[in-house]
Amino acid sequence: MTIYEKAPAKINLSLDVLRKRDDGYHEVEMIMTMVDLADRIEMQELPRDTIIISSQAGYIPLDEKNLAFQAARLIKDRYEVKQGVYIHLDKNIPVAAGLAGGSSDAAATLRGLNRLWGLGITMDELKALGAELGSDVPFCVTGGTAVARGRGEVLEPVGAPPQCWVVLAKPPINVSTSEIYGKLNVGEIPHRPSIPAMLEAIRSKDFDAMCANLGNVLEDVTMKLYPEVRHVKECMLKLGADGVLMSGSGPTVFGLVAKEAKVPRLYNGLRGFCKEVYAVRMLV
Ligand SMILES: C[C@@](CO)(OP(=O)(O)O)[C@H](O)COP(=O)(O)OP(=O)(O)OC[C@H]1O[C@@H](n2ccc(N)nc2=O)[C@H](O)[C@@H]1O
Ligand SMILES: Nc1ncnc2c1ncn2[C@@H]1O[C@H](COP(=O)(O)OP(=O)(O)O)[C@@H](O)[C@H]1O
Repeated sequence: MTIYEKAPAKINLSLDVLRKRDDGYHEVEMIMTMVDLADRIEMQELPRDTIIISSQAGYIPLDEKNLAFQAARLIKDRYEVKQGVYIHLDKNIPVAAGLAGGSSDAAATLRGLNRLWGLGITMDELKALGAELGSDVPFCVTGGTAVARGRGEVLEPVGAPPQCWVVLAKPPINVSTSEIYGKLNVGEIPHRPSIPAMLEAIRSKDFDAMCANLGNVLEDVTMKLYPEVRHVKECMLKLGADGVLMSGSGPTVFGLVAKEAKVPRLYNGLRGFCKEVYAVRMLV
């Protein structure tokens, strides 16, 4: 049997870091939502006890470093599954971009293998398995829109944000999430986003208030290391985006746009110096 799962990208509408923990992770408070830019995962049952990964993308690991491989191995070990699986990753989400592409592939693999092997694992159990693979994986298991706390795995679902266009631009640089968290000085954060204000904007479907309350405390850290990210943000604002923010630890910057007529100018303007630009909708 062969099954398919969609693995969408996430963006962080708000990202606050409260403190560094003793286990090396940071306590966060974030609002995350999914956008309609997705990898497509094909999973095919194999009679042999093996996990095989392939992808059309030449730039991701295809061995045990791949998060989809790790998800398959985790579920096989934990539920003593003797069959194997062939997993093909049709990658569309840029890699190491702050869009959780790898995490979403892992989450889709957990959901898919639960179906393929009829394991009956509950959503809560799938999220707990996801937390063993990465901080963003539990959110990617459920999707939707949520406040994420703890190191990202404590989730509180919220309603969908006001619908709009999302233009994503990834400058051609690689950013390490642990380096960005490592360089953040939690005692000296000049401006923190208001999570309650963003939640109220979402609840009341107030697009202008959503744009006004976008905030990410990792943005300054990444921009200091990579000025190109600030440049992309400034370009998006000049080209008419209503609200602009870096997603996660970067380097992708997203612009929110209410009017469809404004999207081509933004898209074409950014394509001038960024190869990876996408105009998508929020997934609501
Ligand atoms: C910044 C965020 C925002 O959504 O996303 P990305 O930019 O990666 O998409 C996440 O917090 C990233 O989550 P994820 O990419 O799953 O991180 P993990 O694999 O769990 O951790 C990678 C490294 O980041 C640091 N880390 C991660 C999460 C967290 N709450 N505190 C941390 O300090 C740790 O150094 C850890 O070793
Ligand atoms: N299935 C996968 N897709 C993309 N990257 C993967 C995957 N599995 C492992 N990786 C590795 O995970 C790292 C982070 O990738 P990704 O999840 O795309 O970034 P981010 O956490 O910034 O959103 C990359 O260095 C990449 O090599």
